[in-house]
Amino acid sequence: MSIQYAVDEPLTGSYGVADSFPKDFGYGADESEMDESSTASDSKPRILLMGMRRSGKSSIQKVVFHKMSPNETLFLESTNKIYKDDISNSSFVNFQIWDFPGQVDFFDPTFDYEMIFRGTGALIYVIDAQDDYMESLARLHVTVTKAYKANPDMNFEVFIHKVDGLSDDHKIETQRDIHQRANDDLADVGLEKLHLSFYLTSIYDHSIFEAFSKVVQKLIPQLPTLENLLNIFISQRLTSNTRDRCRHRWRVSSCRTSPAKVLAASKRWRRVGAGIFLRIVAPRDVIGER
Ligand SMILES: Nc1nc2c(ncn2[C@@H]2O[C@H](COP(=O)(O)OP(=O)(O)OP(=O)(O)O)[C@@H](O)[C@H]2O)c(=O)[nH]1
Repeated sequence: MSIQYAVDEPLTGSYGVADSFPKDFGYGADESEMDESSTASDSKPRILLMGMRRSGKSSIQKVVFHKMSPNETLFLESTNKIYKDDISNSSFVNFQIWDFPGQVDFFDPTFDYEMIFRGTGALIYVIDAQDDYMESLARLHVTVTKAYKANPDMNFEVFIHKVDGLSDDHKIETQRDIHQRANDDLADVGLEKLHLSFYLTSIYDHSIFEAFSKVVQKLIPQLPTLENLLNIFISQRLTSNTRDRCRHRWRVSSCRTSPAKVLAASKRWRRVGAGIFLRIVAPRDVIGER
């Protein structure tokens, strides 16, 4: 069965899909059928959300990017088509999330997974940690091996999800077990160099935001330059602020006290100022370990 553009979808670029995806799935095969915005959207870094049914994929997307409250996700219906969502927070943070329906059939000849994986920056595979995860691990293995063959440059991210229901010990044990099994499966087929990153996540706390932020950061090529500029900016502002405060303090002190006290005060201010700078602002890689 082939798919159609879902013309009545509220979000741009959402595709209606029943069981499968055609080979020319939205990738400019026929430019006359695509408008400019969809071409621009397709050139953005793409993040795929995959995993078993009810693992929590749509909830993650809705809570992180659409301000849905975690409790509202209880009423989400199962996704039966690819849901394509444009995220544009700034000129640096632009990407697309493709939320997949639970089980994708890689053996369906009409599903052109190679084409999809080739244009993908990161694949997030969601595992429900509150459920028996053996089948999900088997699906993870099939998914990442196929994706890696199509595009070895993509990042593979595994969200061990719904950990809000687990004790701290159980969380650590679950992560260790999943990590071990997933990597053993890859080693068995000679794919040791396929790197999986693991995150413990829940929509009920900040963990899902932190994990997603790390995934997105890896896709921003300008990030190191931006960080560098911010560090320079912060350090320059702080040193000039500190200098102004010191000058002010020295002036006030000198009105009232002896030169020796002025000298002591200035040293103290310099110490305090430098302390603030070293403790709070300067990152370790700029100032080195102390
Ligand atoms: N306890 C808990 N429940 C969650 C969490 N994330 C999602 N859920 C619940 O999991 C159920 C399934 O969530 P969905 O987001 O619909 O799952 P899905 O993977 O998109 O499901 P399909 O569309 O069928 O593939 C919902 O009842 C959510 O409330 C979580 O972090 N913790």
